[in-house]
This record gives sequence, structure tokens and C-alpha cells, in this order.
Amino acid sequence: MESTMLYDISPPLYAGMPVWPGDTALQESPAWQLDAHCPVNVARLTLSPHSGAHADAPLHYQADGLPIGRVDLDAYLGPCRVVHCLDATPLLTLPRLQQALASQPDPLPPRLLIRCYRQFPQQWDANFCTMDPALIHWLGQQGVRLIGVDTASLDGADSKTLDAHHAVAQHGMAILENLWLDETPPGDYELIALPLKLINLDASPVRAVLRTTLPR
Ligand SMILES: Nc1ccccc1C(=O)C[C@H](N)C(=O)O
Ligand SMILES: [Zn+2]
Ligand SMILES: [Zn+2]
Repeated sequence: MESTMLYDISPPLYAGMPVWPGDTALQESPAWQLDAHCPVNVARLTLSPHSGAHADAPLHYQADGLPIGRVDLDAYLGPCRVVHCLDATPLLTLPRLQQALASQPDPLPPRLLIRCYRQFPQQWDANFCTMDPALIHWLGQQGVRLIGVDTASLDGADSKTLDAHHAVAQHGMAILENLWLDETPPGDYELIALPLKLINLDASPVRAVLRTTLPR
């Protein structure tokens, strides 16, 4: 009988949490309040779809791209590898990623999560590590179908060309951003990180978790 261990790789969502400059700050307010006349508490939530751990839709970086509610779900569920590439800011290059992967067995699973932060930031960090498009192209050629990062974006905060996102689009890969990987060792897991069926939007929050099977 095998037991499984669950890693929650989703940062907390709360009013006042850091968000991308100029984007919608997360707001919580009571829509209904439990009292003598109302049997329940029901909140009202306003947030950017890029809040916390989230999946980008192709629509986010392609005018004719699919919205998140219409993408195939199989990229967001299944065998996955976590790799640590710490202190690589401002750019994670392909040789640095390959060096980090060298200690892990072939073949590369179809999903790769990259940890860049030693500690996930508690405030907005404009200088997060970005992904070299050459790395995205190599992963696409290896058959990787999803790339996840613990940073706010694959491209820099001031990028106007979104070269890493467009490299992802060329390979039809899926994207997860703002993952919380501080306590996740490098290795192979099962990823579960399904986007909501937001039929028209450019991204969706996900509750991202990793599951590993431990021999009893
Ligand atoms: N909230 C935003 C508002 C405007 C521009 C970018 C963002 C982002 O969050 C970056 C996004 N996560 C990305 O996919 O690169
Ligand atoms: Zn995003
Ligand atoms: Zn993105």
C-alpha cells in the first residue's frame, strides 16, 4: 500500500496582497452577512485573473488566442518535474537550466516547474527572474507541454515584446505563474492545477498542488 504526500504550491490570496503594478488589487467584501435575518455569510470577491497561482490563456498574449475556459485541461494534470534554478536573476538561460536538470533522470516529464526564488516575495518584486526564449524552444523540442514558474511572469515587468510568451505560443505550451515552490524539493511529482472555466478570460487562478507517491 503506498501513501501520497501533497505539496500545496499556491501562495495565499488576500486583500492587500501584492499584484502586478496597475492591475486590479484583490478586494473582499461582504455581499451578505449572517445575522438574525440572513442565515449565511456570502462574500463578494474582485481580483485580476493573474492573481496568485494562475494559468495564462493564449488570449493573454495572442489577439486570436483561446480564452482560458476553452483550453484543453490535460496539460494541467499529470507527471511533472520540479527543478531549482536559484539566483539566476535577471535571466534564466538554457545552459543554466540544463545544468540544473543534469542531476535528474531522463526523460524529462511533459511538465516542468522552475523555482527561481529562494523565498517567495511578500511584496511586489519588479526584478524577478525571466525566461530566455531559447530555453522555452528547447523545452518545446523536448516535448514539454507546460512550463510553470514561481515568478510573476515568463517575461520582464517592462517587456513589450513578450518573447518568452510568444515562444510558448509557437509550441502550444501551457503556462503557470506565481507558483509557491519554497518548500518543494527538486524531483518528479503529479501536478494538479486546473484553471476555472472562465469562458472569455485571458487567465484563471488555479489551486496548484503536487502529489508524490511514497512507498510505505
Ligand atoms: N496582471 C497583469 C496586468 C498587466 C500586465 C501583466 C500582468 C501580469 O500579471 C503578468 C502576467 N502574469 C503574465 O502573464 O505575464
Ligand atoms: Zn499571468
Ligand atoms: Zn504570463
